[in-house]
Amino acid sequence: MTITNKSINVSLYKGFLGASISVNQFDKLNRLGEGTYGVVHRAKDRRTNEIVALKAVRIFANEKRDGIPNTALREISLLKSLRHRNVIRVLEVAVGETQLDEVYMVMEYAEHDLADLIDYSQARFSVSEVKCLMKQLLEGLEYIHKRGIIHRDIKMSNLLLTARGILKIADFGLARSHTDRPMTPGVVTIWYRSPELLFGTKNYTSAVDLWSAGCIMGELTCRKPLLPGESEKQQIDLIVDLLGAPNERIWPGFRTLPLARNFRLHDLRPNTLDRVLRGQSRATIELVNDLLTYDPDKRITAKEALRHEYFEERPKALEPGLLPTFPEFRSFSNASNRPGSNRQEDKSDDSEAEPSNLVHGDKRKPKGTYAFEIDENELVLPLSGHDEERRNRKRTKR
Ligand SMILES: Nc1ncnc2c1ncn2[C@@H]1O[C@H](COP(=O)(O)OP(=O)(O)OP(=O)(O)O)[C@@H](O)[C@H]1O
Repeated sequence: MTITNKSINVSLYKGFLGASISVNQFDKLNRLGEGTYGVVHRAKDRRTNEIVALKAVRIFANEKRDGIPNTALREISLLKSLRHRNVIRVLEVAVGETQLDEVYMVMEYAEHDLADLIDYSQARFSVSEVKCLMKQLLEGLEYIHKRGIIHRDIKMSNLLLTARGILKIADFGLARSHTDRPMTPGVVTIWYRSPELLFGTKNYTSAVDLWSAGCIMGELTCRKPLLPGESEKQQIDLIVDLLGAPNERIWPGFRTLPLARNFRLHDLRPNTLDRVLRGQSRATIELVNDLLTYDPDKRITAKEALRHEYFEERPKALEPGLLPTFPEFRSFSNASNRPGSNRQEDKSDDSEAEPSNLVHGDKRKPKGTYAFEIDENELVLPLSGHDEERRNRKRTKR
C-alpha cells in the first residue's frame, strides 16, 4: 500500500493496521524512553503476562485533526511486515479505549539499547563481542535492504540488545521504502550521518545505513564515538581529518552534490584510520574503511560485509548467547540513569574459547547495592558524568 497523503483517516487506518486490541490489556510498568515519534513503556500483557514494549505513537496536534499521520502508519506497517531475528518485531497494534486516534505499537521487549550500555555501564566489548554485534547488525541490514527498506537512522540508541544477546534494529520512524523519488536530506543523527547526506544529496540509497554501521563498528572498537560532530560543518571536518578529503577521482559526481561547493576541502590530508584503529587487525581496519567509503556506489553492502575476512579471521564472532549480560540494567532501560554493569574489566586477549568478563546465564548478583526496587514506575535516578555525551548521542534529526 502506498500512502501519499499527509495522513489517513481513522476510518481507514483500522483496515490498514489490521485487527487491533485495547491498550487497557496492558499494565504499564516503567518508562523506557521517548523518541521523536512517541513515548515507550515497558508493559505487561494481562492476557499472557508477557513483558512487551508499548510505544505510544505520537500524533502531533496539527495532524490529529485528520487522523493518524502517515509517518506512524509507515513505521507500523513496515515493522509489521518484517520478520527477522535482528529487527524488532511489532507483535500487534493497540488503540485507546475511547479514542481511536490513540495508537500504540506493541513490540517485543529488549532489555537494553547499546547507547545506554556504553554510556552508563561503560560496557567494553572485546573483539569477538564487537564481531558478534556487527554480524547481527549487518544481518538485520541485509534483510531490510533486500526488502527495499532504508533505515536512515542507524545509531547506538536504535540498536537494542536482548538479555540473550540478540541485537535488534529498532525505530523505523524514519525508514522509508527505497524508491527513485528524491528524499529529504538531514535525517540521520549527525554522528552517524553519511557524507552524501551531509553534502545534500536527495537520491540516497541503502548505503547510508552502511556508513552508519561503519561509525558503529569504529565506536565499538575504539570505545569512543568515531566522528562526534557538533554541526554539519564540524562533522565534515572530522570525516576529512579521518579519511582525507573526497574528490572527483575517488567519488565521481562529488562536486555536483548540492553542498559540495560550500566546503573548502584540503586535498592533501591522508587517511588516518589505521592510526585511530591502531592495534586492530588489518581486516578490521579494512572493513571499517570499506564501510566508510566516500562514494556510496563503492561502499561495501551488508551482504558483502558479512563475507569480509574480518568475520573469517580469529577471534571469531561470539555466539549471541555468550555475550555479557547486564542484569542490573534490566527493567531500568532508559531511566535517567543506571548503575554500572557487573562486567569485569576487559582483560582482553579475545580468546574465543572463554570470553572474558561474561556473566553467563546469570546467577551472580550485580556489584553494589541500589536504593530502589526493580519494578518502580518512572524511575528517576541521579545523573552521571556521561550525560553530556548521552545528550549528544541521543540528539537526533536536525
Ligand atoms: N522494543 C523495545 N524494547 C525496549 N526498549 C525500547 C524498545 N523500543 C524502544 N525502546 C527504548 O525506548 C527509547 C525510545 O525509543 P524510540 O525508538 O521511540 O526513540 P529514539 O530512537 O530514542 O529516538 P528517535 O525516534 O527520536 O530517533 C529507545 O532509546 C530505547 O531504549
